[in-house]
Amino acid sequence: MPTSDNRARRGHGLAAAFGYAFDGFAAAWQTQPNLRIHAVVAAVVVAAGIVARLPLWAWTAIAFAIALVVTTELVNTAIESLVDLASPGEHPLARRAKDVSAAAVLISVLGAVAVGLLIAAWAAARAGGASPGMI
Ligand SMILES: Nc1ncnc2c1ncn2[C@@H]1O[C@H](COP(=O)(O)OP(=O)(O)OP(=O)(O)O)[C@@H](O)[C@H]1O
Repeated sequence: MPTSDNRARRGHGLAAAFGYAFDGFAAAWQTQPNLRIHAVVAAVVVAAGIVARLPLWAWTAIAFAIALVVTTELVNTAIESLVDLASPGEHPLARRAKDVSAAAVLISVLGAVAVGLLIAAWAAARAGGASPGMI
């Protein structure tokens, strides 16, 4: 590894592992506009949830949805980097790796949208006075 690499400065251990993870997140944040878009959407959803006074179960689903989208975006970023390193030229397997990785992000986003819509429908029904048995 290059001597300028952070690993040479931090060494091993829990604190070092957190440092490397933070470096990875910072790199993804700087290079991936989609990650920043996910963060803005997540902030809007959290703000709306606070205003709507969502119950604990809804926050649990939202937390998992946000974590899943961010995680798939980070893994997608890592796979893109590895593919670019291993296959700088065009290759069908490189294309497949990137496309499958992008599909994982898409599926997680669709799942998060579904969670958001279901919670919004539940909140609307609650505001409309629906009985507990209906929702
Ligand atoms: N080495 C390659 N060989 C074949 N096809 C590739 C290769 N690199 C990229 N592609 C194709 O081009 C598409 C876009 O590639 P790119 O590297 O820009 O990914 P991206 O998902 O747009 O990345 P980013 O999220 O950083 O914008 C890929 O999904 C894939 O279909």
